[in-house]
Amino acid sequence: MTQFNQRNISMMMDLYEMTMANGYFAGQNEMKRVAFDVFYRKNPDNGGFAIFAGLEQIIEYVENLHFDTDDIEYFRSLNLFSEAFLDYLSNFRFKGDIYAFQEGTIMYPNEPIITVIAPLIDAQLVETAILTQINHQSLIATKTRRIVSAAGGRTVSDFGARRAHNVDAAVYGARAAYIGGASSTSNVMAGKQFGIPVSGTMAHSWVMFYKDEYEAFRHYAENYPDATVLLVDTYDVIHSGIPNAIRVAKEVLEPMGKRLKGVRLDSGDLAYLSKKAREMLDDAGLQDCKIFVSNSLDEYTINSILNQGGCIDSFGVGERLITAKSDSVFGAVYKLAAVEEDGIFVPRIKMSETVEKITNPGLKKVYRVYCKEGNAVADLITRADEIVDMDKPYRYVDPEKPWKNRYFTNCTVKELQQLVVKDGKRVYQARSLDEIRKFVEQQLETEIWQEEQRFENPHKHYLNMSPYYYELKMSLLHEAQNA
Ligand SMILES: Nc1ncnc2c1ncn2[C@@H]1O[C@H](COP(=O)(O)OP(=O)(O)OP(=O)(O)O)[C@@H](O)[C@H]1O
Ligand SMILES: O=P(O)(O)OC[C@H]1O[C@H](OP(=O)(O)OP(=O)(O)O)[C@H](O)[C@@H]1O
Ligand SMILES: O=C(O)c1cccnc1
Repeated sequence: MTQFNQRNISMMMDLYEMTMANGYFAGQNEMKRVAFDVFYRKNPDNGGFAIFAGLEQIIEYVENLHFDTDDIEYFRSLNLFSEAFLDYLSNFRFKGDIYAFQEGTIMYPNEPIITVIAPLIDAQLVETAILTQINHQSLIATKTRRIVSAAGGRTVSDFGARRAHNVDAAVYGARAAYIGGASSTSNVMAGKQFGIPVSGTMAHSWVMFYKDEYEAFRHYAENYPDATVLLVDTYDVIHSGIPNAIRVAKEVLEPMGKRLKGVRLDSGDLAYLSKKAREMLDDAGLQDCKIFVSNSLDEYTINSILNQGGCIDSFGVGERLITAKSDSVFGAVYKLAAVEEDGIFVPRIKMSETVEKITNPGLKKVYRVYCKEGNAVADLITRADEIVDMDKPYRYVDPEKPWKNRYFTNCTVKELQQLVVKDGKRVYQARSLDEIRKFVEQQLETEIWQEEQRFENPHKHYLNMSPYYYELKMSLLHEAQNA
């Protein structure tokens, strides 16, 4: 049995990782340790937060990272690399350490969500594969959360497989959608691979295959009397689809002692049609028959349809979820933060004309700061060797208003990164997808301000700095300016 995740993706990198690695090897720098941070700059859709997803695939990838004979042959054919380097690559395994947020953590721009501390070549080679996983799954998890939150407690099923940007996007997208709060997926490959609940109704082809709609519905109900959800919009929802569904409920299911589970609407004005359908079903004594809707939905259309009084129990969401259509680039980056010199990690900073693009240098720690009611009031970056003592008022710097004298009082902190890979091996107990999904839910319900969760102008989560860390960043900025 071939599992979806058992492909070797070690070659998933950009050529420049390899040319740099070959150059580092030639300069005998390959064993020098460095630290790279992964962070992103902007929440999708101008939202107030994002969801960290894809960690499990990164751990699988680095543990398996190696180059087969045919990979080496291919590299040789490019005429770019020395034989000594190719020989080194043939025995290569990732030897570094990785620190990361727990999968499912609510995260914010500019904080290091993953830090790779590894020999230079190891750290450089993993850049692209790490970013691909994080950018994709975090994007889809975050988008799904927005859709789920617009659905206001009604279930959302991922219907995206057919519109995804190919197979990986469909399967890992389904995983991310489940983390983000989708209740199920229609994608059975993702169901099998990750244990995600699968669900589905029927296609228009089923209804069109039979000579009339009633016959199509009847055959379906006879085959699936416990799970009959009928697609009622092939011909005319009000005059044909719903009346035929009611007939099947009465003539086929009720004699079997069964109830009609649901109807699905997939076109037209979904608010109007769902209200009409609800009335007709209720009048026929089918109050328990659920109304499913689909058709190019997203958080905005769902919001609007519900505001119009749409009577809907469940949403099937495909293309706009699986492609994160409204804002389809997550934009996480991988930046060098420090280089080890004589046993000490010396910070590096990347300058930019745009303030947001100036990196946060050095080895550091990130904390989430909680007030006594349990809400996450801010995140805090410190140097790695600092101790954060919240037993007394803790002075911090808001980098956007550094002149203000600010303190956290009566707060607690949780360190956000933990060691997940040590010397190339997993040291982190994999969490089940259900645990990750519940973790997302729990943070949003109990820790993250509602003000950060609204769609319009959400509150911006503070990313503060310890005075000691702020001082380090400023001194590096001054040095870089005078260089
Ligand atoms: N009441 C509503 N308010 C806001 N948006 C809606 C409402 N009803 C449907 N929509 C959305 O409007 C869009 C309508 O899509 P489209 O133009 O394809 O119409 P259609 O009725 O589905 O036509 P077709 O039969 O060709 O599929 C979809 O994105 C759908 O989710
Ligand atoms: O619109 P989305 O959010 O992507 O949701 C998935 C769509 O896929 C199906 O349509 P399709 O026309 O592919 O097949 P069908 O004949 O089963 O309707 C389904 O009916 C939805 O409209
Ligand atoms: O099960 C469904 O209704 C379904 C699945 C995929 C795409 N559209 C609809």
